Amino acid sequence: MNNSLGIVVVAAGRGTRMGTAESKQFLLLQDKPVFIYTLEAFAALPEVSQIVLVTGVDDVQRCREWIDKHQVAKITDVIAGGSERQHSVYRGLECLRTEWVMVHDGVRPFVGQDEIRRCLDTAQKFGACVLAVPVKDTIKQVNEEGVITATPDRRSLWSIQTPQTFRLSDLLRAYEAAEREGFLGTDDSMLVERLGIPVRVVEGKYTNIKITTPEDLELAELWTSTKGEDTR
Ligand SMILES: Nc1ccn([C@@H]2O[C@H](COP(=O)(O)OP(=O)(O)OP(=O)(O)O)[C@@H](O)[C@H]2O)c(=O)n1
Ligand SMILES: C[C@](O)(CO)[C@H](O)COP(=O)(O)O
Repeated sequence: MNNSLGIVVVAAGRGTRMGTAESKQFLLLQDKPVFIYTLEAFAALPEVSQIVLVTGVDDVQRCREWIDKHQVAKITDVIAGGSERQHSVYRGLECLRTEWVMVHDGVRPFVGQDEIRRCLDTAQKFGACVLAVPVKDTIKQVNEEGVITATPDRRSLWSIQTPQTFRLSDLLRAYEAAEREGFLGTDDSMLVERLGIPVRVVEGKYTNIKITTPEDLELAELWTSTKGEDTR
Protein backbone atom coordinates (compact mmCIF):
# COMPACT_ATOMS: atom_id res chain seq x y z
CA MET A 1 0.00 0.00 0.00
CA ASN A 2 1.22 3.52 -0.76
CA ASN A 3 1.58 5.25 2.60
CA SER A 4 2.97 8.55 1.31
CA LEU A 5 2.36 11.46 3.68
CA GLY A 6 1.75 15.12 2.88
CA ILE A 7 1.41 17.97 5.34
CA VAL A 8 -0.75 21.08 5.09
CA VAL A 9 0.44 23.80 7.48
CA VAL A 10 -2.06 26.65 7.68
CA ALA A 11 -0.68 30.09 8.49
CA ALA A 12 -3.04 32.51 6.78
CA GLY A 13 -4.84 33.86 9.86
CA ARG A 14 -4.72 37.45 11.12
CA GLY A 15 -4.29 36.68 14.81
CA THR A 16 -7.00 39.04 16.03
CA ARG A 17 -6.96 37.56 19.54
CA MET A 18 -3.20 38.14 19.78
CA GLY A 19 -3.69 41.79 18.85
CA THR A 20 -0.18 42.41 17.50
CA ALA A 21 0.46 44.46 14.34
CA GLU A 22 2.44 41.52 12.91
CA SER A 23 0.49 38.27 12.45
CA LYS A 24 1.41 35.84 15.23
CA GLN A 25 2.82 33.15 12.90
CA PHE A 26 5.55 35.64 11.87
CA LEU A 27 6.52 36.80 15.37
CA LEU A 28 10.10 35.90 16.28
CA LEU A 29 11.03 33.38 18.95
CA GLN A 30 14.80 33.58 19.44
CA ASP A 31 15.17 35.24 16.01
CA LYS A 32 13.12 32.60 14.16
CA PRO A 33 9.49 33.08 13.06
CA VAL A 34 6.94 30.84 14.78
CA PHE A 35 5.86 29.12 11.54
CA ILE A 36 9.46 28.08 10.73
CA TYR A 37 9.62 26.07 13.99
CA THR A 38 6.39 24.38 12.89
CA LEU A 39 7.64 23.53 9.39
CA GLU A 40 10.93 22.19 10.79
CA ALA A 41 9.09 19.76 13.06
CA PHE A 42 7.51 18.06 10.03
CA ALA A 43 10.41 18.39 7.59
CA ALA A 44 12.58 16.38 10.01
CA LEU A 45 10.29 13.33 9.75
CA PRO A 46 11.44 10.76 7.16
CA GLU A 47 7.81 9.69 6.54
CA VAL A 48 6.94 13.17 5.19
CA SER A 49 7.33 13.58 1.41
CA GLN A 50 5.55 16.89 0.76
CA ILE A 51 4.76 20.01 2.79
CA VAL A 52 2.37 22.72 1.63
CA LEU A 53 2.40 26.07 3.44
CA VAL A 54 -0.76 28.15 3.21
CA THR A 55 -0.33 31.80 4.14
CA GLY A 56 -1.69 35.29 3.49
CA VAL A 57 -1.77 36.48 -0.11
CA ASP A 58 0.66 39.29 0.75
CA ASP A 59 2.94 37.00 2.75
CA VAL A 60 3.79 34.33 0.15
CA GLN A 61 7.01 35.97 -0.99
CA ARG A 62 8.44 36.68 2.48
CA CYS A 63 7.54 33.14 3.59
CA ARG A 64 9.52 31.74 0.65
CA GLU A 65 12.46 33.92 1.68
CA TRP A 66 12.28 32.74 5.32
CA ILE A 67 12.09 29.11 4.17
CA ASP A 68 15.21 29.61 2.01
CA LYS A 69 17.03 31.39 4.81
CA HIS A 70 16.34 28.61 7.31
CA GLN A 71 16.80 25.90 4.66
CA VAL A 72 13.59 24.08 5.47
CA ALA A 73 13.31 20.96 3.29
CA LYS A 74 10.32 19.34 1.55
CA ILE A 75 8.28 22.54 1.03
CA THR A 76 6.70 21.99 -2.38
CA ASP A 77 4.15 24.83 -2.36
CA VAL A 78 3.66 28.17 -0.65
CA ILE A 79 0.19 29.39 -1.53
CA ALA A 80 -2.40 31.97 -0.51
CA GLY A 81 -5.20 30.91 1.85
CA GLY A 82 -8.79 32.05 2.30
CA SER A 83 -10.90 34.08 4.70
CA GLU A 84 -11.50 31.18 7.15
CA ARG A 85 -9.18 28.40 8.34
CA GLN A 86 -11.36 25.87 6.52
CA HIS A 87 -10.87 27.67 3.18
CA SER A 88 -7.13 27.80 3.74
CA VAL A 89 -6.94 24.07 4.46
CA TYR A 90 -9.02 23.24 1.37
CA ARG A 91 -6.62 25.18 -0.88
CA GLY A 92 -3.71 23.32 0.65
CA LEU A 93 -5.32 19.92 0.14
CA GLU A 94 -5.68 20.62 -3.57
CA CYS A 95 -1.86 20.77 -3.89
CA LEU A 96 -1.24 17.34 -2.38
CA ARG A 97 -0.44 14.15 -4.30
CA THR A 98 -0.08 11.80 -1.31
CA GLU A 99 -2.17 8.98 0.14
CA TRP A 100 -2.31 10.47 3.66
CA VAL A 101 -2.54 14.03 4.90
CA MET A 102 -1.83 15.74 8.19
CA VAL A 103 -3.28 19.18 8.72
CA HIS A 104 -1.45 21.33 11.27
CA ASP A 105 -1.78 24.89 12.59
CA GLY A 106 1.23 27.04 11.73
CA VAL A 107 0.97 28.49 15.24
CA ARG A 108 1.55 25.18 17.05
CA PRO A 109 5.37 25.22 16.88
CA PHE A 110 6.01 22.86 19.81
CA VAL A 111 4.54 19.68 18.37
CA GLY A 112 6.84 16.71 19.08
CA GLN A 113 8.12 14.02 16.71
CA ASP A 114 6.80 11.27 18.95
CA GLU A 115 3.26 12.75 18.95
CA ILE A 116 3.29 13.26 15.17
CA ARG A 117 4.35 9.62 14.71
CA ARG A 118 1.73 8.24 17.08
CA CYS A 119 -0.97 10.27 15.33
CA LEU A 120 0.19 8.93 11.95
CA ASP A 121 0.42 5.31 13.14
CA THR A 122 -3.07 5.41 14.62
CA ALA A 123 -4.55 7.02 11.49
CA GLN A 124 -2.91 4.42 9.25
CA LYS A 125 -4.23 1.65 11.49
CA PHE A 126 -7.79 2.94 11.99
CA GLY A 127 -8.37 5.47 9.19
CA ALA A 128 -8.35 8.88 10.94
CA CYS A 129 -6.76 10.38 14.05
CA VAL A 130 -6.31 13.67 15.88
CA LEU A 131 -4.00 14.64 18.73
CA ALA A 132 -5.69 15.81 21.92
CA VAL A 133 -5.22 16.18 25.67
CA PRO A 134 -7.74 15.46 28.44
CA VAL A 135 -9.26 18.69 29.81
CA LYS A 136 -7.87 19.66 33.22
CA ASP A 137 -10.71 21.94 34.33
CA THR A 138 -14.34 21.25 35.06
CA ILE A 139 -16.22 22.37 31.94
CA LYS A 140 -19.68 23.93 32.20
CA GLN A 141 -22.27 24.68 29.56
CA VAL A 142 -23.63 28.21 30.14
CA ASN A 143 -26.67 29.86 28.54
CA GLU A 144 -27.03 33.42 27.20
CA GLU A 145 -28.10 34.69 30.65
CA GLY A 146 -24.83 33.41 32.13
CA VAL A 147 -26.52 30.53 33.97
CA ILE A 148 -25.00 27.05 34.05
CA THR A 149 -27.12 24.53 32.19
CA ALA A 150 -24.94 21.43 32.31
CA THR A 151 -21.70 19.96 33.63
CA PRO A 152 -20.56 17.31 31.15
CA ASP A 153 -18.61 14.37 32.56
CA ARG A 154 -14.98 15.49 32.36
CA ARG A 155 -13.77 11.96 31.63
CA SER A 156 -15.24 12.26 28.12
CA LEU A 157 -13.85 15.74 27.33
CA TRP A 158 -10.67 16.33 25.34
CA SER A 159 -9.02 19.51 24.06
CA ILE A 160 -8.43 18.91 20.40
CA GLN A 161 -5.10 19.84 18.84
CA THR A 162 -3.38 19.38 15.52
CA PRO A 163 -1.98 17.49 13.65
CA GLN A 164 -5.15 15.85 12.38
CA THR A 165 -4.50 12.91 10.05
CA PHE A 166 -6.71 11.39 7.35
CA ARG A 167 -6.65 9.62 4.02
CA LEU A 168 -6.42 12.46 1.52
CA SER A 169 -9.42 11.07 -0.41
CA ASP A 170 -11.60 11.08 2.77
CA LEU A 171 -10.59 14.60 3.75
CA LEU A 172 -11.17 15.95 0.26
CA ARG A 173 -14.60 14.30 0.22
CA ALA A 174 -15.36 15.86 3.62
CA TYR A 175 -14.27 19.31 2.45
CA GLU A 176 -16.31 19.05 -0.76
CA ALA A 177 -19.42 18.06 1.26
CA ALA A 178 -18.92 20.92 3.73
CA GLU A 179 -18.49 23.40 0.88
CA ARG A 180 -21.61 22.11 -0.90
CA GLU A 181 -23.68 22.25 2.29
CA GLY A 182 -22.34 25.57 3.61
CA PHE A 183 -20.95 23.94 6.76
CA LEU A 184 -18.12 25.76 8.56
CA GLY A 185 -16.23 23.86 11.25
CA THR A 186 -13.46 24.84 13.64
CA ASP A 187 -11.31 21.80 12.92
CA ASP A 188 -10.83 19.23 10.14
CA SER A 189 -12.15 16.32 12.16
CA MET A 190 -15.64 17.89 12.39
CA LEU A 191 -15.96 17.70 8.62
CA VAL A 192 -14.91 14.04 8.53
CA GLU A 193 -17.16 13.14 11.49
CA ARG A 194 -20.13 14.45 9.42
CA LEU A 195 -19.44 11.72 6.86
CA GLY A 196 -19.77 9.07 9.58
CA ILE A 197 -16.07 8.19 9.50
CA PRO A 198 -14.81 7.34 13.02
CA VAL A 199 -11.94 9.57 14.12
CA ARG A 200 -9.62 8.29 16.86
CA VAL A 201 -8.03 10.49 19.50
CA VAL A 202 -4.42 9.99 20.53
CA GLU A 203 -3.17 11.61 23.72
CA GLY A 204 -0.60 14.30 22.98
CA LYS A 205 1.18 16.80 25.22
CA TYR A 206 -0.02 19.98 26.93
CA THR A 207 3.06 21.73 25.49
CA ASN A 208 1.58 21.53 21.96
CA ILE A 209 -0.11 24.89 22.53
CA LYS A 210 -1.78 26.96 19.85
CA ILE A 211 -0.29 30.44 20.18
CA THR A 212 -3.55 32.38 20.37
CA THR A 213 -3.41 35.14 23.01
CA PRO A 214 -0.55 37.21 24.54
CA GLU A 215 -0.16 34.76 27.48
CA ASP A 216 0.59 31.96 24.98
CA LEU A 217 3.27 34.09 23.37
CA GLU A 218 4.91 34.79 26.75
CA LEU A 219 5.00 31.06 27.41
CA ALA A 220 6.44 30.35 23.95
CA GLU A 221 9.16 33.00 24.50
CA LEU A 222 10.01 31.54 27.89
CA TRP A 223 10.21 27.97 26.56
CA THR A 224 12.36 28.82 23.53
CA SER A 225 14.72 31.02 25.57
CA THR A 226 15.21 28.41 28.30
CA LYS A 227 14.86 25.10 26.45
CA GLY A 228 15.34 25.97 22.77
CA GLU A 229 14.38 23.09 20.46
CA ASP A 230 14.08 20.81 23.52
CA THR A 231 10.70 22.39 24.23
CA ARG A 232 9.31 19.56 22.12
N1 LIG B 1 -8.30 32.28 7.30
C1 LIG B 1 -7.46 31.58 8.07
C2 LIG B 1 -7.61 31.57 9.48
C3 LIG B 1 -6.71 30.84 10.24
N2 LIG B 1 -5.72 30.16 9.64
C4 LIG B 1 -4.72 29.45 10.43
O1 LIG B 1 -5.34 28.50 11.28
C5 LIG B 1 -4.57 28.32 12.47
C6 LIG B 1 -5.43 28.32 13.71
O2 LIG B 1 -6.22 29.49 13.74
P1 LIG B 1 -6.25 30.62 14.88
O3 LIG B 1 -5.40 30.35 16.02
O4 LIG B 1 -7.67 30.91 15.13
O5 LIG B 1 -5.54 31.78 14.07
P2 LIG B 1 -6.07 33.19 13.63
O6 LIG B 1 -7.28 33.04 12.77
O7 LIG B 1 -4.89 33.87 13.05
O8 LIG B 1 -6.41 33.85 15.03
P3 LIG B 1 -7.67 34.71 15.45
O9 LIG B 1 -8.86 33.76 15.42
O10 LIG B 1 -7.36 35.19 16.82
O11 LIG B 1 -7.80 35.83 14.45
C7 LIG B 1 -3.50 29.42 12.46
O12 LIG B 1 -2.25 28.84 12.17
C8 LIG B 1 -3.97 30.37 11.40
O13 LIG B 1 -2.91 31.06 10.73
C9 LIG B 1 -5.60 30.16 8.25
O14 LIG B 1 -4.69 29.55 7.70
N3 LIG B 1 -6.49 30.87 7.49
C1 LIG C 1 -7.93 23.08 14.73
C2 LIG C 1 -7.77 23.63 16.10
O1 LIG C 1 -6.39 23.86 16.37
C3 LIG C 1 -8.23 22.65 17.11
O2 LIG C 1 -8.06 23.14 18.38
C4 LIG C 1 -8.55 24.90 16.27
O3 LIG C 1 -9.91 24.62 16.27
C5 LIG C 1 -8.27 25.95 15.24
O4 LIG C 1 -8.28 27.23 15.73
P1 LIG C 1 -9.48 28.12 16.33
O5 LIG C 1 -8.88 28.80 17.50
O6 LIG C 1 -10.61 27.23 16.71
O7 LIG C 1 -9.83 29.07 15.26
